[in-house]
Amino acid sequence: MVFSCRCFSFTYGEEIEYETKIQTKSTSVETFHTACSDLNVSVTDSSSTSNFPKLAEIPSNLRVFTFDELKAATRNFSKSSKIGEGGFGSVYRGVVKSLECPFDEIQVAVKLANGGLQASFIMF
Ligand SMILES: Nc1ncnc2c1ncn2[C@@H]1O[C@H](COP(=O)(O)OP(=O)(O)OP(=O)(O)O)[C@@H](O)[C@H]1O
Repeated sequence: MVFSCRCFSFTYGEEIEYETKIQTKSTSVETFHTACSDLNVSVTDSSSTSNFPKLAEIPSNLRVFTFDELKAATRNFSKSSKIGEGGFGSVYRGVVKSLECPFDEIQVAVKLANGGLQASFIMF
């Protein structure tokens, strides 16, 4: 399986999103946006006064991961899954299921930001 990844991150309201390119076994290149929400109570708090709609509510090809999904994908951010260390946190190898084909597994890198879950995000 080959990955061709170009990633960036930015904040939109209280959430973080990325653009991802993944080349799968079928050699097709899939581009999708990923977003990480539900990171903690403050992010998903319905009493939030943000005027921005939640990413999951905007029509797009965004894929939203819960923190639990990222935890499971990285085996609870285990030491054996750790593949790097950046300025803002540790990066872990993970595996998520493809939505299009549940038998396909997609390797991902997940960054867990220093200082907690608020700024954690997936990289590709
Ligand atoms: N997609 C990836 N595939 C494989 N390893 C990766 C990937 N992304 C990051 N890493 C590993 O994690 C390390 C840290 O990456 P990261 O992107 O966090 O670096 P950084 O740009 O210094 O971070 P920051 O943005 O926090 O300053 C990299 O040097 C690399 O070893």
